[in-house]
Amino acid sequence: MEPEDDSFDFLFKIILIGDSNVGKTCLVQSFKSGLFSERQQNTIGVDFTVRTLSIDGRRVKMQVWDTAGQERFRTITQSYYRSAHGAMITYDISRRDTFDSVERWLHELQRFGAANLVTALIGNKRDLEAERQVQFSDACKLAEEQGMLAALETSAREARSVEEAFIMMARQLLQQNGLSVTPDTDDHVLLRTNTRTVISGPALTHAARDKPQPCQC
Ligand SMILES: Nc1nc2c(ncn2[C@@H]2O[C@H](COP(=O)(O)OP(=O)(O)OP(=O)(O)O)[C@@H](O)[C@H]2O)c(=O)[nH]1
Repeated sequence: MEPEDDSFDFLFKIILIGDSNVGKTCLVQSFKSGLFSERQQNTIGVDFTVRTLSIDGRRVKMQVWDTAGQERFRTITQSYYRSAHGAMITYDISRRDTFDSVERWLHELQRFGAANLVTALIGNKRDLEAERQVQFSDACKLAEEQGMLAALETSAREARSVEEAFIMMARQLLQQNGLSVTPDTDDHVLLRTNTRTVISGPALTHAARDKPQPCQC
């Protein structure tokens, strides 16, 4: 993990949204420290974490906003949407209802988020395969229909594909800022079948929704 320091070349603000208990706080902790702790308090309002990544020699500071999934905090959390560059809409692969909520979360982003917001669909708790209620193909389909950057499955518990999700977001935002980014050929390769990552298009944002790209799952 890179040492934290104050200098950076780019700063991106990423917001995590999704129903309560899907594992947003655990994902952020995993990204920050690589650790998983079983017992988490429900987030009150919004929590804030920072980690600087090194991508193609550029220091990319990721400011991550972990929002409360509970309805009663909705007014507070919505006020953070506008300044986000990227949003991860998170659901729990073992709870269908959390996937069914994704379109509602997308609608909120459309209402309150920036027009060029990059969105990714994150199916967390991939370790709970035996309790799976959402097929990855359904997530791919939805991500494609909604013009999202990607659909990924993660496990905060096993630290699987968590870092990749944030790196994918950072790379996309770099590209969106006109920077060339080398193809993923290192350890953080995306589009690997074992991470079950699917990029649905090169630069899909809300603005590009009317031009869907083929899903590769
Ligand atoms: N099996 C498994 N459990 C997980 C995983 N991630 C989180 N959990 C558990 O899911 C529960 C909820 O996790 P949180 O991170 O607090 O969920 P949240 O989405 O932040 O919830 P709110 O703060 O209410 O929005 C906790 O009991 C975690 O231990 C995972 O990848 N696998």
